[in-house]
Amino acid sequence: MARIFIDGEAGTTGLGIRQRIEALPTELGFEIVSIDPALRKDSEARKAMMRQADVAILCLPDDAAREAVALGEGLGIRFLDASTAHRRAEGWVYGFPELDAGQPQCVAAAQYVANPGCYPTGAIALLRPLVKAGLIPSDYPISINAVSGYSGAGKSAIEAYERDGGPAFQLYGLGLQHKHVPEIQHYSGLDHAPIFVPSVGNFAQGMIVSIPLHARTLPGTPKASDLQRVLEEAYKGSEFVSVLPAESSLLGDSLAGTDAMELRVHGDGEKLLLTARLDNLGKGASGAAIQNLRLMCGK
Ligand SMILES: NC(=O)C1=CN([C@@H]2O[C@H](COP(=O)(O)OP(=O)(O)OC[C@H]3O[C@@H](n4cnc5c(N)ncnc54)[C@H](OP(=O)(O)O)[C@@H]3O)[C@@H](O)[C@H]2O)C=CC1
Ligand SMILES: CC(=O)N[C@@H](CCC(=O)OP(=O)(O)O)C(=O)O
Repeated sequence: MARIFIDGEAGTTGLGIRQRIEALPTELGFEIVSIDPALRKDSEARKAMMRQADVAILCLPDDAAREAVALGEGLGIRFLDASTAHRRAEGWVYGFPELDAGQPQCVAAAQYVANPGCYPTGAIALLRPLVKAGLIPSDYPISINAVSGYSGAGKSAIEAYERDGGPAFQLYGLGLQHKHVPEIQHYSGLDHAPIFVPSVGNFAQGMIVSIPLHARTLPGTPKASDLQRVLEEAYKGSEFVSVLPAESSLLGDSLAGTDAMELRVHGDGEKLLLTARLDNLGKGASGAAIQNLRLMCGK
């Protein structure tokens, strides 16, 4: 039996994790231990829950996630943090099991696992294998455009969007310092920070990350098929990530409600475009958390 405390269970990511754990076969042996909702921000009550649990999954703002880890110190509890707080922190394993062949084992053995960000999941999945294979030089000036459903902004933004309506489409983060940039740079193996331009659209769940490349600026002027082959090899046999043929258009929300991610290489010879499509709340958050939790608990 693995006892799971979801700190932030009432939030968007927390609820998605709870629903996914409840949908798992009971013989896997996961049990959720829930805090009294009236005490959900009470440090002593949260610590008491941690004493009862094997794994705490943190679905909290960054500062509250740091506080939760401090509360659990000395209790021997394992942490899976969905926030941005520990993705580059020492002693934490990055919970993208597809990162490298040995990553599932690293996640399985870790006390502290950081769930990846939604946008970084798409960007790193596309870039890392291509940088590793030398098709994209590590010092290449990468630009990333991305669109997310509004659920990416959390519970209060979802309530406001659904009550008052929201913009059809909005670029944001135009200071180009989005919190995901360091994570994308580091795990993609890039020497320099990419330009990352996020946007939000008037749909609840879904995400497309796209990265344009000029073939003539890459070593050996590769074709779309060369990049496609490297990605196919990297994700061969993957349960959640598939590498698919190019399309002439992509809808942002077609993977909503799933834990899948689709990668594609579009191109006409000189102009190339890498795309990743996923559900920001699926492979971008709660789905990835379940994948990591099952590895951590050997289930
Ligand atoms: N939404 C997304 O697409 C993704 C989100 N994440 C990350 O997951 C984390 C949670 O995000 P999300 O679920 O969207 O956010 P929400 O705002 O939907 O949920 C956060 C929850 O945390 C609770 N909370 C806030 N402060 C504390 C505290 N001090 N102690 C206990 N509980 C607290 C909130 O309580 P209250 O109900 O009072 O507001 C709320 O229920 C964030 O760090 C986010 O970056 C990761 C990947 C994708
Ligand atoms: C649409 C929207 O606002 N998206 C959020 C990203 C989601 C998130 O909170 O980031 P993590 O995936 O790291 O948790 C943002 O840009 O801040």
